[in-house]
Amino acid sequence: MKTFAEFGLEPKVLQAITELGFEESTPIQSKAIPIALTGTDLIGQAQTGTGKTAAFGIPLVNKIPVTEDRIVALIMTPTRELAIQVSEEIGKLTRYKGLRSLPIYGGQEIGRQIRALKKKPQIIIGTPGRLLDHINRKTIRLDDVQTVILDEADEMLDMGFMEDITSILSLVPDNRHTMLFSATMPPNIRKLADQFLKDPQHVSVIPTQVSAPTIEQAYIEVHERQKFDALSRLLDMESPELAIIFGRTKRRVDELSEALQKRGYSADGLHGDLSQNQRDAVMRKFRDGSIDVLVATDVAARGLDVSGVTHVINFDLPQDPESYVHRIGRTGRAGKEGTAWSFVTPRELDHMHFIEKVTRHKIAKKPLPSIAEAIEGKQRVTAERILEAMDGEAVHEFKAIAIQLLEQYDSVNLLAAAIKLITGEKKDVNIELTPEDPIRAKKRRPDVRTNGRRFSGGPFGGGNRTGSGPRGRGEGGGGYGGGNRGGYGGNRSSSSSSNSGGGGGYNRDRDRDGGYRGRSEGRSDAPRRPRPSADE
Ligand SMILES: Nc1ncnc2c1ncn2[C@@H]1O[C@H](COP(=O)(O)OP(=O)(O)OP(=O)(O)O)[C@@H](O)[C@H]1O
Ligand SMILES: [Mg+2]
Repeated sequence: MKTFAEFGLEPKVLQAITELGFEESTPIQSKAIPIALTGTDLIGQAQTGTGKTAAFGIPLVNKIPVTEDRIVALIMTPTRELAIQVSEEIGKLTRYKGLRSLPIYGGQEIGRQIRALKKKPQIIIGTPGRLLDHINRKTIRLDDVQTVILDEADEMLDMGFMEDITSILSLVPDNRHTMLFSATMPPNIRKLADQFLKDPQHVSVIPTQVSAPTIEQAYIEVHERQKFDALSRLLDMESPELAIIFGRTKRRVDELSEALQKRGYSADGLHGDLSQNQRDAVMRKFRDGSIDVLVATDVAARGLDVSGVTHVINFDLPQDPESYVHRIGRTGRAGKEGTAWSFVTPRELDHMHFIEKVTRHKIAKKPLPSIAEAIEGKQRVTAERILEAMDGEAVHEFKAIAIQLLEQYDSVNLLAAAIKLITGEKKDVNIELTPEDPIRAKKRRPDVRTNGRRFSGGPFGGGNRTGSGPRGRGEGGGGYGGGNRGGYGGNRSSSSSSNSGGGGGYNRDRDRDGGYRGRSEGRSDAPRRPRPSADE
């Protein structure tokens, strides 16, 4: 992989990259950055957690002059949390250069955003609904925008944002530089690309398996009513550092996070019906580790990058293979290891196999953790905590009493009693969750079947389907180097011009304030993949 110095970046940008601890570029970065620096339109696809944000962020901050005092770059994201996160990463990249970036998203007081806009940010990162609000109020003008980036573009389409994106982009000058990024590229993305990109280069770094190789995947067959106990046992057995649990609906997320709290876990929920303040507070707590279990709808499936997430648990299976890939991609990021578990009810087994087929990854079936395994897991955590505490400074204050106790009692009994106390009793609260219907195997349009057409260029229709450029194999090995399970080895890489016909129409429903109000209202069932009548 290339070092960042090889891209000919400004010293101040390089300095920021070094400070972020990036030693070498990831495969998508080494392919996309040189192309982006030339101003060519780009479709970038690479596995979750492989640095797509910096792949567009670095060339962007490199090219904008500090003296610029107009909005010259626009980044659109499907969710508020992602807008905030991308804005923070751009902020880090431009730390020494001193560009100004601003997230614009629904749910935050608009007056505050208007005040921030007066500071003349050069880069705006926003969700489509709120962006349009500002455009209509004339608090944001796009006349001077030279670069547009669509992060998770397929998700924005799925949420019914096509019309908003079209209106927004119609206000951006035609000679702009446009880039589009996602881990998955379903066929409908081509419509968007055809409409908004000019002779784009398709840069993809996707191996035969679309999910990151650093994620260990397993599923457990459980009945709906067993799910909660299975979850408690799994959490006890695995003792995640940080875990994200995905539930199908907002109600499910509320019930589940409450139930987990009752059982003594440090958990909280995230979904589109919470106020923005609540959403921000939950994300803050999760990022700083004051809660260690985040229960969420798919609002957290895309793009979120929280370091230390060791586990993703699909309490309910997602409807689509794409969602599955994005959800589990919240762990195993930047070359770190992660584990993804899914609960599958007997009637959903076919759906699980469909996900396996589409993602081209065999997912191991594991037994329900036993009570003994759960207990053992909890005790192991206590033992680890004790060993860690031994290194702490304050231990000597307890030594006198320890010596005294050891003189009178058996050491094994003493320690066992201490472990028991620290481990704590399981709070045996009765939990009843409202059952969810199983995911229905649904009829798929011919082009989304695994008939080889859709996936011919790699999973999810990426790769080199329509391109005429060179096709390379075996590039991209190594990844971040060191310690990963497989790195990026065996990647299929392609770089080609992409142009193909578009698909059907898109539902106009959308969330006016740019949030993720839920599929029942804001996230309409896109024609490509009808969703169940879930909340979100
Ligand atoms: N060159 C690099 N070296 C080390 N770490 C990196 C590098 N580039 C990015 N990272 C880190 O990797 C993590 C994942 O990056 P990012 O969020 O951009 O992934 P992504 O490809 O956009 O994933 P997703 O598909 O889930 O959105 C971030 O914490 C980022 O700081
Ligand atoms: Mg991303």
